Amino acid sequence: MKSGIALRLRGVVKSYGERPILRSLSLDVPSGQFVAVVGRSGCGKSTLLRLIAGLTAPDEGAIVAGDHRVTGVQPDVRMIFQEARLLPWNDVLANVGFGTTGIDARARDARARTLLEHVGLADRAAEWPGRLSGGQRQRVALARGLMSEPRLLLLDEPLGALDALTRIEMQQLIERLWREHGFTAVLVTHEVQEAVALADRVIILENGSIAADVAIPMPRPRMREDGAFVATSAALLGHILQTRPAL
Ligand SMILES: Nc1ncnc2c1ncn2[C@@H]1O[C@H](COP(=O)(O)OP(=O)(O)OP(=O)(O)O)[C@@H](O)[C@H]1O
Repeated sequence: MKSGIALRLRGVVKSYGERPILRSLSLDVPSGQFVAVVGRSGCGKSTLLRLIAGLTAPDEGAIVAGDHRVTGVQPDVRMIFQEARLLPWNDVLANVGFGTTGIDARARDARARTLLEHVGLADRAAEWPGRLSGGQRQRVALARGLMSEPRLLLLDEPLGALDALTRIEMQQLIERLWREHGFTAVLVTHEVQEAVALADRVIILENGSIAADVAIPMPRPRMREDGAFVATSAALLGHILQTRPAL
């Protein structure tokens, strides 16, 4: 198993036109840590992830993932989106293996099957994506995201479109994959309970700056009905409500 890589942001500035989105943001994420990013709509969460993924470039500052300065998309870093983005004309197995380079077809399919087992979909390898539920499609997206053995996984509200029960089951799956695969994780979520369930540490963004950086030292697995869980979630939500709305 490869281990996660550390992430370092220094003085990252990003604007769209005249509008500042991120303002001199600095952040250190140690190897293997699970970080959640929360904050009001429009505060810059997705922009932050896109910068880390190398999908867009900062105006100023530096982003370093492992030993490399991020200047574009790299195989060590993968991103999972709210929509699974599967190819409808490929079956599940081909979707998981899609875009994998550097290994022959047999090894690619074997790895894809292993990952489908990890996400509980081994028996759906020959299925068309259109016949899967939303939660199953996100499982396929997770398996595909793990094909290149990423050492940093970026999750942009991956469970936002799922019902509450599926969402909790998927959180448990993500936690297990994180433990077993050992990647560093940065999760953007609108749900404070999701952040508390999964993260070692929660960053609250306010208008493109870090308003709070909160350690979540609770033992795992975390139970939502525990007093500490409820109190931590309420405190985080209270903190977010105190932040200013995005400009
Ligand atoms: N490509 C773009 N061009 C112009 N403006 C953009 C672009 N992408 C994002 N923005 C703007 O940047 C701001 C931050 O957007 P971002 O998606 O990062 O916020 P967010 O915190 O993820 O929001 P939400 O929680 O609603 O998803 C918003 O005002 C948005 O309109």
